[in-house]
Amino acid sequence: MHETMRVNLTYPLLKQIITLPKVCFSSVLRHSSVVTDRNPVKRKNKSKRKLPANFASLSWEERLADTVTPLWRLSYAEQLKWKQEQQHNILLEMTKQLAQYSSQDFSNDLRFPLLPIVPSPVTDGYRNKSTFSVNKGMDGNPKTVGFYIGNGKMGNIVCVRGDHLLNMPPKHKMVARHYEDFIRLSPLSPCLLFHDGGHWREITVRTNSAGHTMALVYFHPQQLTPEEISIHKAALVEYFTRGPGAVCQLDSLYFQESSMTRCSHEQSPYQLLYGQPHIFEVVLGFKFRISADSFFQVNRAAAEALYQTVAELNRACVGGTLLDVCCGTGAIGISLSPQMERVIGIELIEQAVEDARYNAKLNRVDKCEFLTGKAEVVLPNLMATLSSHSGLTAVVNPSRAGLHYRVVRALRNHPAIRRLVYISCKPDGEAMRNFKELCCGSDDQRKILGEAFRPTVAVPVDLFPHTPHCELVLVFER
Ligand SMILES: C[S@@+](CC[C@H](N)C(=O)[O-])C[C@H]1O[C@@H](n2cnc3c(N)ncnc32)[C@H](O)[C@@H]1O
Repeated sequence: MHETMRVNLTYPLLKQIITLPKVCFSSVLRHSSVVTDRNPVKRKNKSKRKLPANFASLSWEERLADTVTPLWRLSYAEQLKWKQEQQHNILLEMTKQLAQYSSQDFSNDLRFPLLPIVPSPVTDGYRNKSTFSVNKGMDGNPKTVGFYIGNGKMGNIVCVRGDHLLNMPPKHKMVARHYEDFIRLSPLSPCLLFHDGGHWREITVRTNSAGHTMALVYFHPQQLTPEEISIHKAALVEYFTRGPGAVCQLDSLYFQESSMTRCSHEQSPYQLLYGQPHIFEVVLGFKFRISADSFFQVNRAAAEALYQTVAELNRACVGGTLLDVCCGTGAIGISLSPQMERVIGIELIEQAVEDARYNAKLNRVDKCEFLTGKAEVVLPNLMATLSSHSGLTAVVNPSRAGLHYRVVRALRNHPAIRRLVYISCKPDGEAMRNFKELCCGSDDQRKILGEAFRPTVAVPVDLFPHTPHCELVLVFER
């Protein structure tokens, strides 16, 4: 199927992709409300979205591939070239913006090296986590499991199976197919739009390199009683243990009753219906426990390359204290721990912090501590307790929302931090605000008083082949 899709490419579109990357991809990416987010209704309906000229003539599978993995028509070498140029453009834009906000001399050219993009060791089927939606398929069947194109407000959602997507491993496809089969057999209706009722929602599939599989089924309880729900949970277990779904060999099956688009474990517990409570992964020789609610990089092999890159860039700070801000399961702090004297991780999600603490013990690392809470609340108090004279460095790896300015302020106002590594999967988004906060002149009103940072080196690392995304590792020093 992958080969067929590669061969079927329409040359003019390929040319567009190579010569007009920004225009082409922004339109391809914006036309749909798909894919990684959980809820169609929550997405904004941008009525002026532009569609690529030939979009309507493409098959649904091609439209989906163009939305989720828009670089799929390019060779991997071409993808890397394209991403390198994109990152260069983003950094040029950053440099321009910093020039407006800073008294430092930022010219219109990059004054620091942008190193060659680090490729992903694996390009196909690399995802270890996929979330599939339930919605109306191409044939109108409302119990179709895949990724949707269109949006709820416009009423033009079409859910397309993701079997042909190049970044999707076979096991994820298999579980999605069986979940579709299960909900089609179920008397309960699917929850397509939150206000329209229905029960069966997304399924998330997590796998690891040892071949273990965890599935998490999201379910809207609507008016059902706990007793009624338990009948459907039992049917789900039966299907995946003794029914046709047994072929998926799930190691864990979780169930979350969620009446909101996204609930944490604390808001609505992940109920283990059967199997192992956790999945484990090995990165750079360290073993990591990952709970249902915890973040883990979706491409294990490329995550190793990312953490190795960070370790290289952090070498100048060997021996001091490392702040791992937005630490998830502790992957960065623990993998960098051999070169540090002390590691302090901060993370919002409780399950992830429990994992991080467990992971430190599991790997016999006793110099790590992990704090639960919003970094903007935890870090300002923590900074006051850290000496101004000893070596202190920070690696920050926030989600797309970037860091709260109080986090940047706390880091910037601590004189011991001379070097900070910022990892961003969307450097042209909210992270750009943080770059300005790190590098701007003193701001009495916002109490940003510490010496300004400046970017000194950038390294893109490709964690997401076939998509336009990559991680940017950016070092700031002062
Ligand atoms: C991109 S992940 C990085 C995780 C980790 N560094 C890794 O490489 O696996 C971002 C993490 O930030 C956490 N997070 C989001 N907002 C936060 C906040 N305000 N304070 C602390 N952590 C936050 C998320 O729960 C998530 O685990």
